[in-house]
Amino acid sequence: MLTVERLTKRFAGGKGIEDVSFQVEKGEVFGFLGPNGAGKSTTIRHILGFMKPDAGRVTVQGMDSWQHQGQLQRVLGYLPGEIAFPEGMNGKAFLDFMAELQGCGNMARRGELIDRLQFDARTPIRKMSKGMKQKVGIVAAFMHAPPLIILDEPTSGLDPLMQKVFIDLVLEEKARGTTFLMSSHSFAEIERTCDRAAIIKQGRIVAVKDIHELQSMQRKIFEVTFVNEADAHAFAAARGDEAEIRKGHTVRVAVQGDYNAFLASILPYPVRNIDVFAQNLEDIFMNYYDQSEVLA
Ligand SMILES: Nc1ncnc2c1ncn2[C@@H]1O[C@H](COP(=O)(O)OP(=O)(O)OP(=O)(O)O)[C@@H](O)[C@H]1O
Repeated sequence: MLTVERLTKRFAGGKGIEDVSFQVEKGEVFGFLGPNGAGKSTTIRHILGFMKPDAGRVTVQGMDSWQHQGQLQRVLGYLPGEIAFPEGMNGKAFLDFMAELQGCGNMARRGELIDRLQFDARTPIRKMSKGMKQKVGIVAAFMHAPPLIILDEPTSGLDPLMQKVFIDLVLEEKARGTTFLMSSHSFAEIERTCDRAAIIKQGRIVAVKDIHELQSMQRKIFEVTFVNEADAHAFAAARGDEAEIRKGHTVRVAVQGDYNAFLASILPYPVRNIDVFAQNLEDIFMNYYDQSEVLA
């Protein structure tokens, strides 16, 4: 659906993006993560056909983004981080303007989205809060039911309730086969919606990871409280270095992946309680942020 191939853009002072490559398959929600200034927006501008690459190319449904910029607007939905609205419009006028660009007049779909996001489209944009403007942007990106939607920091400005409405909307569209590229700083948002994510740093992709694989890399900390203190000691000794006795009866064990072996190792002893703590997925991502070498 979307192919970014060795995309390079060099700005003055050594800034820009270098050799950025990734592919997003149809129906996939692909996360795009990276610290400020890493090159997310520059990559997105190339995908939208707003910028001419120095080298490499982007294709959307086989169409070169730079060469077919006009046609792209019909197959793409785009929600920018900060929307620059034309002067003096209300929400409805802006959506009419966008519908014309998109070559689509699906009013039913538009109305449905407005109802769902709960805002009054007749409000002048200059009077709208950041969150309300964000909602207008979401309707504009989704209303023509494009096969590919690019979201730049989509939930910034939305309250937690609306963030949930938005995430549900993304998941529903994904179920219908819509493809998404979503830049975000919210790991929770990425974890809930994405299949894979690329991490970009200083203009280069440092990792492309399957979210489910990352979840399986997550270490779980089990705190097992045994009925008998002697059993706690025997269990800890059998688990070796990964186990630590917390209090007399309680043992803390870090487990990654092999839950069956872990469960089998507790089975011989009477257990009073088990607590589980998951390592934050964000911590796993942060390891990649901190690495300077290119991994993939
Ligand atoms: N038109 C331009 N001219 C010169 N330098 C630019 C231009 N656009 C971006 N840059 C520089 O290229 C680098 C990448 O910027 P970009 O906006 O793509 O980062 P980003 O990952 O989107 O950051 P943020 O999360 O802050 O939005 C930055 O150092 C930025 O200053």
